[in-house]
Amino acid sequence: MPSRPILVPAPAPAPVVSSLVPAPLGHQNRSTRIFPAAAGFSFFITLSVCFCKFSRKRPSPPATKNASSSSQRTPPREFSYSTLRRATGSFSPENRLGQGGFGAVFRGTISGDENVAVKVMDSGSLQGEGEFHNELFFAAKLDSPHVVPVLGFSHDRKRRRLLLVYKLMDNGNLQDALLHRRCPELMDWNRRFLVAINIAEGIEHLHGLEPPVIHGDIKPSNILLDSLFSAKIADFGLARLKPEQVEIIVAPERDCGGGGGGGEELENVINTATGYEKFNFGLVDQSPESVVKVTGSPETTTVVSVSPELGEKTDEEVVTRKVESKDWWWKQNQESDVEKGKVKEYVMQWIGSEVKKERPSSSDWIEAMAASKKLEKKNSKRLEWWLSLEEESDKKKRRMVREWWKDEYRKELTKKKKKKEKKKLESEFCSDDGSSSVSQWRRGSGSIDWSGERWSRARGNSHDSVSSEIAKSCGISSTPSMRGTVCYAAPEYFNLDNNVSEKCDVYSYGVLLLVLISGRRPLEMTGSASEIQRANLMSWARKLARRGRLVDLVDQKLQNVDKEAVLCIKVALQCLQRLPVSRPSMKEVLGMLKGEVSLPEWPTEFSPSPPLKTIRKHGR
Ligand SMILES: Nc1ncnc2c1ncn2[C@@H]1O[C@H](COP(=O)(O)OP(=O)(O)OP(=O)(O)O)[C@@H](O)[C@H]1O
Repeated sequence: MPSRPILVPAPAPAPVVSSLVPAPLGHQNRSTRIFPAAAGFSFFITLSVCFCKFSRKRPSPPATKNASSSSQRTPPREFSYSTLRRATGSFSPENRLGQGGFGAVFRGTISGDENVAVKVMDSGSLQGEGEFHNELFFAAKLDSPHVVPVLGFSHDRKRRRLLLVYKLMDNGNLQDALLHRRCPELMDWNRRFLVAINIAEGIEHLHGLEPPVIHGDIKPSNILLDSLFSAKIADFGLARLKPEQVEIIVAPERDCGGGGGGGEELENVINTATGYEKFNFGLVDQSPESVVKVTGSPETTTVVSVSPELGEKTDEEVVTRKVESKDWWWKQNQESDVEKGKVKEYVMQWIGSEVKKERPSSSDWIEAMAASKKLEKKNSKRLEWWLSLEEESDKKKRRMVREWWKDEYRKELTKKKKKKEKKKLESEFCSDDGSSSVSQWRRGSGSIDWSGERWSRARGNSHDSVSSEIAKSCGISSTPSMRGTVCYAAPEYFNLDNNVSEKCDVYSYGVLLLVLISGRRPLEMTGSASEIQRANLMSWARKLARRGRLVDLVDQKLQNVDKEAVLCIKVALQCLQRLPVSRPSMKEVLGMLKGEVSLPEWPTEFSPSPPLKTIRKHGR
């Protein structure tokens, strides 16, 4: 029986489907039956194709502009401890790349061909743990070609050692490449200028995130150079998300309280270092209690709790909980409520400990002090006894004692002289140019670098063996227990109020820019009288600006220098303005460097000083 065509009004198909699947003529009855299925199938195929195309073509994930959302970069993965031990040849000294405040960094190779840098941190210090967690927290959030990628993390069985794995940067850190190894590549102005641009782009990226990320420790030793000398920002141990309300004001005349001599002394030291005459300081250090294992959820972070009693940590105690990242940061900021006195004490302690480190050996120092006190006591007793001897009857005895004493005294003098010579030798050994050490600096003939690299020598970091192609760091971190680095840290960074904003990074970038252009450390004294005015790079730049001789600051070893160099110094001086509000934003800085934004009005402090009126005394 011939089938009667049943004319069922076809459902209105989606235009895309009808155009893709035309119904064959003469099979209308069948086609009407199979049409919904075919349409659904085609619709599905079309959607999948579109989705694939879109997901492949999308240029940059919106997440990169959002510090609170997960990034497209592969999140840091956990490595087994044994993998990293094998990769670094059991953390052999030959593979040591450098020394940070919390441990050494080793080069290694994983999966046969992937070159990595492994930072080994001793979990003994809360501060170190905090930095470890911070690094991981930000590693999962940041995705920029100007930020050193963190590949993963690990720990040993007892969790005494925390490890961070980074992509290896073949040319080491900028401090080392520019000031120690004096890499020929960096003696070309164009390359140096590109480094300046790379760093500015990196910071601008951080500040452009929502909420903005403040690096907090921009300095040459935290800038790493890849095989092409492209610069990347490293070390997010002190980084933070910008607190919601930051007042960018500096109260220059505010009394720091306490007013003790020690405080003033310290203030003077810091003032010398920054080139400012007065500013407040304080200290807030972050010691986050917990964190790590960042998971992808936008507003929350899964953390592994880390108790201060580190020894008691076991796998079972690992508790995962969700905290709002902001809360965590807020918690850190609470520490800024530390009493002023305590803060001063802390800073004093810190400065003191740094100075002690610079001495040949702190134990020597303490022993010497104790010994001299003992000797003094002994001598005064001797003197008492000697004076008690009868003038006439004990004449012979007295003479004998005097002779013996003379002898003792002579011996002591020789001993002292030898010790002094030893100290001198040691300090010369410590410096790379034979002119370092705080004690020498105090006497006016040494050089000190508050950026911290000098401290490393005292800790024996100069024994780094040099690998043929990979740069070795001579520097050690500067400020393990302090926020920021003296000389690079903005004045308000030391304030008790939590006035930390992006402008702190802008300030540090200004110092870094001057270092980059001049090829000098921010604070450098070589002893000669002519050098004194150049000792403080920032003050010197300001002076040169007033004299209209900025070109004098440009590194004389630089080749192919053009007028961009002077422009860079001008930009640096804009960044170095004392009031954070007066400093440009990082976006503006980048615009100025690229010539897309004109320089703002020259700060009055840099305008040439009016000619002095000379009053002639006319003789009568
Ligand atoms: N990814 C890397 N590639 C190559 N070298 C590296 C890498 N990471 C670190 N280094 C080297 O190891 C040195 C020490 O690094 P680390 O981050 O521990 O210390 P720091 O930044 O100098 O100090 P701190 O962490 O206290 O600020 C660096 O200066 C650098 O020379």
